Amino acid sequence: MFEVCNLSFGYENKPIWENVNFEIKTNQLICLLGANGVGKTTFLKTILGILKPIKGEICIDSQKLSDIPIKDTYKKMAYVPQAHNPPFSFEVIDVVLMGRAAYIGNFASPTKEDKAVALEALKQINILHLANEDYTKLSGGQKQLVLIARSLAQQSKILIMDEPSSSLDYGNQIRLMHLLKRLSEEGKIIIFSTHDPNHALLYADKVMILDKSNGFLFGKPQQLITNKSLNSIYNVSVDIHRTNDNNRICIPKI
Ligand SMILES: Nc1ncnc2c1ncn2[C@@H]1O[C@H](COP(=O)(O)OP(=O)(O)OP(=O)(O)O)[C@@H](O)[C@H]1O
Repeated sequence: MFEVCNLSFGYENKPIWENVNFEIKTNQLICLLGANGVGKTTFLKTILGILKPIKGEICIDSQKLSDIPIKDTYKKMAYVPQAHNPPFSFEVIDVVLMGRAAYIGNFASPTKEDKAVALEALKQINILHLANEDYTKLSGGQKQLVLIARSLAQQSKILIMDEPSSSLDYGNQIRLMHLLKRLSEEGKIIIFSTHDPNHALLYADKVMILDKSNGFLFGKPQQLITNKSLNSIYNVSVDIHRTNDNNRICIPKI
């Protein structure tokens, strides 16, 4: 279980958001929406423990995140950051193996099993052919796929992903959404941010919204994603349509 109580977060003790509460009891795919600069990355970094909360608690399986040793945190939660520019050239397989760090002893090398897990993660994302390429020379979308593979290699129950599809082509976006849906059905809690409300409407079990006018909202996409709420978040007019197979999608009004 993943629980956040009375959370205030921001920088230098100045909160961007206050009194955020939610509880995720089981495996679910959760989509985080909000306008540019509203605080999504700050929120994700805070619930990961990368940024210290100004107030409040984050708990995993009833244990405070602040009490969990850092290595154990990496076994429980994996992170796909927005941008990643390492100072040195690494082969793609080595970047993915970094996801195994929590399982490898301080002065030990990755085992055969770690390498097998890393290769399997690359295969799941359809980029096994990039295994021995220089990570720093990949395209933006290819780097994003490698970071997703690294997070899968971490084999954690909770996956936190900051705009994981922002640089992906249309096909890779859809394949990623299908993969996230399947992984959540198989037991993971996945929270991912996106700027496409259709990702929430088509794939998510729940949606989190950071909206300066209406506060922090957490609930079912069918209830929270409406013409009115999208107008409030993004200040644009959209229509929500029902498709033949009974999905809802939003289309901008032209
Ligand atoms: N290190 C920092 N120190 C102080 N303020 C910061 C820092 N990083 C971000 N901010 C500010 O915090 C606010 C929220 O930024 P954040 O990156 O969390 O937004 P976001 O919702 O993820 O935006 P986007 O959709 O554009 O990625 C912004 O006003 C930003 O300027």
